[in-house]
Amino acid sequence: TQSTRPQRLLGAVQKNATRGDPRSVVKAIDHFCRNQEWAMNVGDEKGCILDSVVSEVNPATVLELGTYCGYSTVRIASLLPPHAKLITLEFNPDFAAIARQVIAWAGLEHKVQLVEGASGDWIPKMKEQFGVETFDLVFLDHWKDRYLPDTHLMEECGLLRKGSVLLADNVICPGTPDYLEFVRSSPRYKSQYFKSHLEYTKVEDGLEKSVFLG
Ligand SMILES: C[C@H](C[C@H]1O[C@@H](n2cnc3c(N)ncnc32)[C@H](O)[C@@H]1O)NC(=O)c1cc(-c2ccc(F)cc2)cc(O)c1O
Ligand SMILES: [Mg+2]
Repeated sequence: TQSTRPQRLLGAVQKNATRGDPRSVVKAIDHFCRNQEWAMNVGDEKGCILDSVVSEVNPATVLELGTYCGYSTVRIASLLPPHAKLITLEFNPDFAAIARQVIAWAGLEHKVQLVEGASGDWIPKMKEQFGVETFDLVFLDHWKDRYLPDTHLMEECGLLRKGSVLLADNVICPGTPDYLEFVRSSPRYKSQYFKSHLEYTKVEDGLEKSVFLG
């Protein structure tokens, strides 16, 4: 039977990356997406901005919405201090299965909890299920029309504290206009746009970093 693109991406990781070496996993995926098949990873250019925000925040608790194949999961987890935890939500079981193997190849399974399911169902259960108080960093990379409702949901569930950082991918392409309008106009957020390009292309895209002011 035909393989899927995520299966071919995993194959490229297993063929070209070194087990236990997160940077080689990231490099192998970027090479595959630039030279073989485009895929919707945050990519190398926006990935560098992601890395700098993760390093600046130095988070103990991270929530990622939209794992896909685990590319940004590996980038983030490889920068976390010891004992820090990353919870990543993915509702497509086929993508989740590939992501688990990519994360394992990078040797980062002990830092990552991949939860299969929809953000809307799981955000209200974070405290009771995973013993999370608040998130220091949230990376939003799931359905673009879920960014705003899930941000309101995280606030309502008390998962954000003064200083929590929201970092949102694709605010230009495919675009998240309602989310962007909200975080840029709300007095409860301090927002900053990092101009970049859609992964592996010359199309404009960017990341929006928004600090919750409490
Ligand atoms: C949405 C996807 C990423 C993943 O998110 C999971 N997901 C969804 N909603 C939920 C939820 N509510 N809870 C948990 N997981 C959830 C899904 O299954 C995908 O695996 N990302 C994109 O669609 C995406 C698309 C593009 C893109 C840009 C230009 C084009 F011409 C075509 C595509 C670029 C990007 O950088 C993306 O990130
Ligand atoms: Mg994205």
